[in-house]
Amino acid sequence: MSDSTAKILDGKALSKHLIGELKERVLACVERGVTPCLAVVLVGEDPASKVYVRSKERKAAKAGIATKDHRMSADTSTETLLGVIAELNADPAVHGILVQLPLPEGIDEQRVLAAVDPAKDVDGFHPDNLGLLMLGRPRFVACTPQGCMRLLAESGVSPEGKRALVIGRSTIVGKPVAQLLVQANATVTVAHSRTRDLEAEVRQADIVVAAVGRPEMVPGAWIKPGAVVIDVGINRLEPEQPGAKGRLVGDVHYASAAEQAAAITPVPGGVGPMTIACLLANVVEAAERV
Ligand SMILES: Nc1nc(=O)c2c([nH]1)NC[C@@H]1CN(c3ccc(C(=O)N[C@@H](CCC(=O)O)C(=O)O)cc3)C=[N+]21
Ligand SMILES: [Mg+2]
Repeated sequence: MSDSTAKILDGKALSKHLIGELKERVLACVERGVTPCLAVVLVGEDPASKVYVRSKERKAAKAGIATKDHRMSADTSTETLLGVIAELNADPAVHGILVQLPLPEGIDEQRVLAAVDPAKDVDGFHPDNLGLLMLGRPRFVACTPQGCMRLLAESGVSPEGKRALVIGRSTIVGKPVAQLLVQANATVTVAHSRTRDLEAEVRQADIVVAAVGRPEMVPGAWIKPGAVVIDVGINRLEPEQPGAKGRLVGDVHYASAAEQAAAITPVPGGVGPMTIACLLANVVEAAERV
């Protein structure tokens, strides 16, 4: 029962719409003398991180959100980084703080994330914010999980009573998105590298959220007809010609999955842009609370 009529969940279009909607809220803040401002801390030279940071700054500008860059060398110590975060915590002009992950080897990531003022933690990675999510009283919810839920809502399929499979158990995507799905009354399974029979899990799932970071690891043939597929993976394949740019693919084989699914997110243009839109929404929310 495959008819290749999957609805494409267009994260690029939806994110543009959401960012457009933020403009009014930003203006209302500005009228009160508060310009929403996101501080971005980028340590080291990870090329993917640089691309992401640039894209986020462009979109922030579109919404009227100010950004403040802190680039630091890869050999920065945990103590130095903690000092910068203390300054940003104390700066009343800064409403949101994003510490770009991954941090270079040798920096104590947990200590750094816990040092961010929870009221400025627009990534939702602080233990307080993760705890509030677990309690069902979320304050800042991590941006990629939020983006996944918005795209799922776009599918028109209610999670209530459905079998949802989350592939991946990271703190920044897998665990929080599983929690959001539970709170939306789905029956949730979390699969990971030690899962014995992933295919059997995928075949049962009405909703698949793939967040492992392995190119096209889920073949379309595994997808249950009529399922909703949310693909978080953004994997760059090796370029076919030297010097060329490799193609971006998700964790799911898109073309074959689109033949089974009722709705699917593309890569690029799916979850990625939504992550940025949700980040900016969190910054505006933080500024509105001032
Ligand atoms: N503290 C922190 N918070 C993050 O949210 C965070 C992070 N660290 N570290 C890195 C990951 C990755 N991430 C992306 C967001 C958008 C796109 C995105 O918009 N991607 C485009 C394609 C971009 C391209 O062409 O390379 C798309 O999917 O259409 C990608 C990746 C946020 N992350
Ligand atoms: Mg179909």
